[in-house]
Amino acid sequence: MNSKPHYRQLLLIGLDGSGKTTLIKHFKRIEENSYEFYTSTPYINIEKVTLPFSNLPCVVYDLSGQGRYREGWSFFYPDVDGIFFVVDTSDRARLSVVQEVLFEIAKHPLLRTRSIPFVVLANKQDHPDRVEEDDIRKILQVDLLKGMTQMQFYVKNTIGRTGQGVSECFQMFEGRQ
Ligand SMILES: Nc1nc2c(ncn2[C@@H]2O[C@H](COP(=O)(O)OP(=O)(O)OP(=O)(O)O)[C@@H](O)[C@H]2O)c(=O)[nH]1
Ligand SMILES: [Mg+2]
Repeated sequence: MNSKPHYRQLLLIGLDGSGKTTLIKHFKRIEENSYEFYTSTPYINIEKVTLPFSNLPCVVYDLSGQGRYREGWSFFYPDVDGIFFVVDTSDRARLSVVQEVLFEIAKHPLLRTRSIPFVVLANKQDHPDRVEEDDIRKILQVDLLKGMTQMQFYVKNTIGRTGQGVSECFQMFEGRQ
């Protein structure tokens, strides 16, 4: 008997303009037309991909990061198998907003007790104004965040325009770090 494939679920979030939709282009797609079974809107972009290390199918929810849509992120929290949180490391003015948003996520009742991987993608590392990974960890208070949640926190440098670092993020997601 044919059973439906079990899809892993990955949530791709972060402030608007951080590079989520750019990064997802470097995830390995299962089919050219990922929209067969799902509806995408400008606020939710859904792609079916293959996980690079385990070859398992995965649905990625790429959610808009604009302020008025952020509350909608929590709808996905109970079922996701991991979260990629994208940070624009060249947007220095908004790193304090990122930090606040990360704290809200870490203490969110639907996530606090979930032991899933949470990968911070320190994106736009090609940008001349980028903040380096060590400073990102300090500004975002990653050590404090780690103590607030059962999620496994990681920080990984990425470049959305080239896909650099994406593979390492999937290593974290697939528990192969
Ligand atoms: N220099 C540089 N630019 C990037 C990088 N990643 C994304 N960008 C640019 O950042 C801008 C915003 O990228 P998007 O992928 O649309 O951002 P998003 O996170 O999907 O934004 P929302 O959908 O509004 O939440 C685009 O102009 C991208 O080309 C990167 O690694 N380096
Ligand atoms: Mg987008």
